[in-house]
Amino acid sequence: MTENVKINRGLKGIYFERSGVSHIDGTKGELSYRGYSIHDLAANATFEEVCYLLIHGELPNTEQLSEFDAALKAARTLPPQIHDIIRATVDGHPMDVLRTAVSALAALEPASQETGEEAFIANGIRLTSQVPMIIAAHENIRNGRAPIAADPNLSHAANWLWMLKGEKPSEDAARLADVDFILHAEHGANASSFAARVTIGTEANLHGAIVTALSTLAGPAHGGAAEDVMKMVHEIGTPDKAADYVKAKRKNREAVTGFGHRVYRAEDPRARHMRGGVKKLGDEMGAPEWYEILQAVVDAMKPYARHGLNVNVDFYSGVIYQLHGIPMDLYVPIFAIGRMPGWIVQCVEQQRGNILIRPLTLYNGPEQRDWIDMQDR
Ligand SMILES: CC(=O)SCCNC(=O)CCNC(=O)[C@H](O)C(C)(C)COP(=O)(O)OP(=O)(O)OC[C@H]1O[C@@H](n2cnc3c(N)ncnc32)[C@H](O)[C@@H]1OP(=O)(O)O
Ligand SMILES: O=C([O-])CC(=O)C(=O)O
Repeated sequence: MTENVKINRGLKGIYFERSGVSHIDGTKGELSYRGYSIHDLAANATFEEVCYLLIHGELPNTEQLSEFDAALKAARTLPPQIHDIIRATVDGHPMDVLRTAVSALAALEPASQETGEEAFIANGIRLTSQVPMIIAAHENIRNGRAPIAADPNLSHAANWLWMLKGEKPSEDAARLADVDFILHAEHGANASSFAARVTIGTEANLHGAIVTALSTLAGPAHGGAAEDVMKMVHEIGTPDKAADYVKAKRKNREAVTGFGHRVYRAEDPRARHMRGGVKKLGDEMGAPEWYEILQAVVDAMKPYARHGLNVNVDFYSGVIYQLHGIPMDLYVPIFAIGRMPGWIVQCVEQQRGNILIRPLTLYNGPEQRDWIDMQDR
């Protein structure tokens, strides 16, 4: 009966829903949010505009943007217990600390229990502002410093760098962070957004879904790759060692991190902007070697790369953070800052005409058998 059932392991190539948020053409290597090319958004938009576009479906006019911006800024507060929770978990990976703090916010802020579109957007805006605050507070606390209060005069990206380092960022540094967030903001049914939708499918609240999404993003096959790429770059050390590193990995049939994607068969269109950032920043800072090592890995992968195996968004991003003096274990949390609007809008979409997401597994265990008493086993 079941021999002919087709199993789609990893749900490869399966459409589970319609979505009006982002479009990926994996063959051409194109990505757009609500119909706007990622390249136009990276060149012209701010992260705040992109958040508005993703959540509300249209680019904001001046008044809408300033209202949205004011809501984000007003949400730059954390209940004092969150700092206690960060202190109690201070030695953990920042992603674990972030996930724990977001989970605690669900328990501390009664509004987080509300569901429905309006509540998801209001709670989502609050979380979008709180997530970078948690990450920055943890970084300060674990280095023996007091958390730094948000600056209402700064944009989302500039304020994040200010809270992280306690110095006003240069315009270039703030813009680089802004573009990084824009490029990471949304990506269809990626694993963390899908996981968030599964949570919302049970009619759970947004905070629960964001905790699910954070757990899923952390894995090295997803958002964790940027941290692993940087570890790889350090392990390789110099460009001339890249070929041997890649050869050894491929000999063991291991994945080379920062390469490959479930959907893209052409280069991930986000990688281009990151590559440009690494090259420019490296040259400006007198540290071109990181770019050279990455490009040596790209060259070394060519003989092994069958059609369609290219770098993904995470290949270059880590070096940009490293050149900004940001510790490696913050790379995934930074991805989470950018992905907040994507997760929120996927949850908003899911709860419209909600349906429980519950596929099937085809049983291949033992036949029905008789119970065996303990003394007979
Ligand atoms: C933001 C993001 O989440 S982007 C992804 C970040 N993750 C990484 O960079 C980790 C490294 N990459 C990978 O592990 C994978 O490419 C994934 C998990 C991202 C995608 O996996 P899948 O869609 O299942 O790719 P799939 O396994 O079908 O790959 C097809 C072939 O390419 C190979 N391949 C895929 N990725 C890589 C890689 N990074 N290095 C070497 N070979 C690879 C596979 O071994 C497979 O070959 P096979 O058919 O001979 O077994
Ligand atoms: O779409 C995916 O599978 C992973 C990805 O690139 C993302 O989430 O940005």
